[in-house]
Amino acid sequence: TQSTRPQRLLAAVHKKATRGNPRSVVKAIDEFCNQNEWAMNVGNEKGEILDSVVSETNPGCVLELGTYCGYSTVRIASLLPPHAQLITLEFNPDNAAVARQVIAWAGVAEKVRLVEGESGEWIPKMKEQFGVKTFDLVFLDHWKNRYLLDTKLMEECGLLKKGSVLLADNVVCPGAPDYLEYIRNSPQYKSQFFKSHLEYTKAEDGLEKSVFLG
Ligand SMILES: O=C(NCCCOCn1ccc2cnccc21)c1cc(-c2ccc(F)cc2)cc(O)c1O
Ligand SMILES: [Mg+2]
Repeated sequence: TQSTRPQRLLAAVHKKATRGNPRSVVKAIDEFCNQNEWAMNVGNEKGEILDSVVSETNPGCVLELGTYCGYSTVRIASLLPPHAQLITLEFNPDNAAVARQVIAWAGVAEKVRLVEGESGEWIPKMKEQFGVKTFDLVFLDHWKNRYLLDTKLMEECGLLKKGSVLLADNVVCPGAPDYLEYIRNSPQYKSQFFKSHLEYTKAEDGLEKSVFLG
């Protein structure tokens, strides 16, 4: 039977990356996507911006919406302080299965909780199911038409506190216009746009970093 792109990406990780070395996993995926097949990982250019935001936030509790194959999960987890936790949500079970193996190969599994399901269902359960108080950092990388809905849902569920950071991928391509409109005009957020490019291409894209002011 025919393999899927995530399965071919995982094969490249097993072949080229060193078990327990997150940076080698990130490098292997970027090489695969540059040389073999495009895939919707955040990529290295936007990934370096992600790394700098994670490092400066020094988060104890992170939520990632949109695991895909675990590329950004591994980037984030490899920068977390000891005992910090990353909860990552993936809707597609086949992608989740690949992501679990990428995360394990990178050696960051003990920092990561991968949950299979939809943001609208799981965000309201974060406190009761996982003992989350608030998120210090949220990386939005799932359905672009759910960025705004889920941000409002996180506000309503009391999952954001003064200083919580939202970092949204793809605010130019594919774009999240309603999210940008809301977050840039809301007095409750201080936003900053990081211009970049769509992963593995020359197309314009960027990340929007927004600090919740409480
Ligand atoms: O679509 C994208 N990502 C989202 C995947 C589904 O996510 C579904 N999903 C994952 C958790 C989750 C939780 N709740 C609901 C849905 C949930 C996405 C797309 C592109 C892209 C850019 C140009 C193109 F020509 C084609 C594609 C680039 C990206 O960087 C992306 O991130
Ligand atoms: Mg993305």
